[in-house]
Amino acid sequence: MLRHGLQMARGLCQLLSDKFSVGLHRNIMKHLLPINATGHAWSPLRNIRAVTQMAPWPFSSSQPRDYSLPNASWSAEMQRLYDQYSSMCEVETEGSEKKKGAWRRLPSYNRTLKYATGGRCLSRMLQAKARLFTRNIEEQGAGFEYVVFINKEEKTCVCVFQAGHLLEGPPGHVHGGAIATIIDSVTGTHATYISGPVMTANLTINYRSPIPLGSVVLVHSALDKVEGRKTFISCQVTSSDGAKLHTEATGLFVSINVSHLFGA
Ligand SMILES: CCCCCCCCCCCC(=O)SCCNC(=O)CCNC(=O)[C@H](O)C(C)(C)COP(=O)(O)OP(=O)(O)OC[C@H]1O[C@@H](n2cnc3c(N)ncnc32)[C@H](O)[C@@H]1OP(=O)(O)O
Repeated sequence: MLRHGLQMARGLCQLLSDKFSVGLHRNIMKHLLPINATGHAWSPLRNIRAVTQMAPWPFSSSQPRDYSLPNASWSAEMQRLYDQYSSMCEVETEGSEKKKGAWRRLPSYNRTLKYATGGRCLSRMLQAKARLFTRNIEEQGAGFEYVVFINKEEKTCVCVFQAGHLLEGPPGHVHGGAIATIIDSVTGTHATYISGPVMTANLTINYRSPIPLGSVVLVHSALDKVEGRKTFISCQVTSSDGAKLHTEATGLFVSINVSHLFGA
């Protein structure tokens, strides 16, 4: 019991204090530790905080499956768009010197926590069967096939999304809830990139034209403004050539302390 408690505390510390591999959480500690009336950071984890500063949090070398990489289910159009955005991404060159590129592909796992150093034990103890909603269909191509790219200079985001046959709503077309899901995921990821840990407070969606099942669409996400804890994002889902507007949305994301996720 005590051993499990210590393991959990250590895993939690690493989770809360270090960076995601996608580099989203430079500011995580400031979000994590609320300041009380006396001006001191409050945290039940305060006493073990020093330990966490020793431990970097790269993903483990056990080669977790990155769901945003191409697979056999991808259509030629999906692959073409993946190649197009990948060609504009930063790349590691020889001597690990980075060639500058404005875009960055974000990896995507079905349970990020499981693949973080120190997170394996924690992932067993916290809702062990939990999986990311968009990444829990095993059959390739049946559900959400998508890859997210961030433009670090323009602070925009693009997702290439191929909707599989299990996402049907109206016959032959994508379910509105599935469209909302991909929009929430992309804009939520975008807001996290901008502001650190957030939760969706409001998502307003206008469905303009149906999305055929199996087609490839682009989800464009743009930062409107940041006001204190509030990050406002707008989003458009278009055909892959950009000619047809399928869906428009706006989202409000509120910054949270990670303790919010634990009921604090
Ligand atoms: C690596 C990454 C991979 C990530 C890959 C995965 C990405 C998936 C992303 C999925 C994201 C989700 O679906 S998240 C799940 C769905 N969302 C939720 O379950 C959230 C449930 N709601 C909440 O927990 C809470 O209401 C919060 C956290 C949103 C806000 O609560 P709070 O922290 O107490 O803040 P509160 O004081 O109420 O509000 C702060 C400010 O926001 C405003 N505000 C709050 N809610 C609203 C609202 N609905 N509409 C307008 N304004 C609002 C308030 O007026 C206030 O403005 P002012 O007075 O300061 O001006």
